Amino acid sequence: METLLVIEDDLGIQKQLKWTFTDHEVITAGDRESAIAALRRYEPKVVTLDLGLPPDEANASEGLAALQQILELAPKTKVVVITGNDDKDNALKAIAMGAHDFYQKPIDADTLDIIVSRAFFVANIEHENDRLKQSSLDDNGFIGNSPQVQQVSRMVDRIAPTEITTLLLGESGTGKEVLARAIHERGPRAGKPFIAINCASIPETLLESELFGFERGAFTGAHKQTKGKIECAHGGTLFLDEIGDMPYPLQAKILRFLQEKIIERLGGRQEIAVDVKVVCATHQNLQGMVSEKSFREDLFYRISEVTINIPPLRERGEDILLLSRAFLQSFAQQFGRKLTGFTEEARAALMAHNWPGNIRELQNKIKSAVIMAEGKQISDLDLMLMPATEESSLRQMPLNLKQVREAAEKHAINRALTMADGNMSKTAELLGVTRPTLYSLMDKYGMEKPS
Ligand SMILES: Nc1ncnc2c1ncn2[C@@H]1O[C@H](COP(=O)(O)OP(=O)(O)OP(=O)(O)O)[C@@H](O)[C@H]1O
Repeated sequence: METLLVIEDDLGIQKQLKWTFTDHEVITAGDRESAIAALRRYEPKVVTLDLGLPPDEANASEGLAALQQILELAPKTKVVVITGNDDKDNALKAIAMGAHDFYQKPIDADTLDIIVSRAFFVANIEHENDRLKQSSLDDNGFIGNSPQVQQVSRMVDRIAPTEITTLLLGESGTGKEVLARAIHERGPRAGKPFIAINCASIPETLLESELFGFERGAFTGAHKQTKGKIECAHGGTLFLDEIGDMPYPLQAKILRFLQEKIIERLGGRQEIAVDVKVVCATHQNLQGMVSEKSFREDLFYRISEVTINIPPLRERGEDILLLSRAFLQSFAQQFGRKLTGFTEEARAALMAHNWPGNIRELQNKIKSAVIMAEGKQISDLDLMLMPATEESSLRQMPLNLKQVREAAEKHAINRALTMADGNMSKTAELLGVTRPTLYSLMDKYGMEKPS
């Protein structure tokens, strides 16, 4: 039973109201002081407040003061103000101060019951909304309510305060970097540097100097002493993304850094002590690579003190719509579009899609849909997802997987180019690939590049 606080100095009306609200636990208070004490003690979601309280029963000053105090102490409380039958001015004043509703005497039990029930309804919806917001979106912009992701989030909470080295495993675009950042932000190193480096995107020859830095003259072009990413992360966290792409010879050096917390810059002789927490990630099967001897076993054990498996988006059920709504909101704001949500067909299409590119793919799809949508809601057509059930389009498609992939890639590149007005950086961003990857894909398919 929910608690209703009735603030009323007339004992007869107090009794009447107790009889009226039989569905609630009614607490009564006859003046401001006892009302505030009851508010603190019972934290009611809804309060009825007679504005004519002692010592100023004939006026509303004491009642309005009580209202102000209630809203200061518990701003979410729904206060239904009860006034004399010709006291509309004070009723409106109370609404302007933040009261939820007002009711003019004489009291009609049924009407007041409806008003109070409605106030509880609104209070409960707001409460639920706050709860969802809190559980689905934390300070790091990490969205997810599905049990799988909540479990991952709990693991992050446990890892964050420790110095343990974590390995994040998950398909591309599942949010490995977002989680690495959460491990950093939720721990004592928050506020210190978070440095991410993608071992796959840096040529083998440059990776070592990127990570360890170099002394002046260490190699041709080394004009001045330069700190590497590891040193830059001192005091904070280093995120080694795609650790599976770390060249074998460099793996020994990384192992030494992890074990001894000491590095040497290229061309340098001085040992530099570094205090860095390390998070690694990969979409590759590291254990398989260890068996094939392309990844050092000792390094594998060193980086996987704790392993977190991040589920692919297609297994995250309700999160697909949760993330879609969040991306819709942020892109609509970014592009100044007034969109209210998704049509039912669009929601069904989002749920039915397989999301091979995971959250990054979802983000890109929603972004282009926000730009393209003509109606107030995003439709399934705006999303341009291939409907799984549409046989006709399936029949027209080649069956050879390589051809299917190439046709889909070409189609996506063309669409992104159009959306980005031929700007290659923007096109690459829309497609979720790097510029060099975009160039090489376009070369592969003999596509003309915009001048
Ligand atoms: N839980 C989440 N809530 C909100 N946005 C997310 C979440 N997870 C990922 N994203 C967004 O999805 C995109 C991809 O995430 P991220 O770069 O972390 O994935 P990744 O697994 O590291 O990808 P890759 O392996 O390709 O580097 C980013 O734009 C990120 O902001």
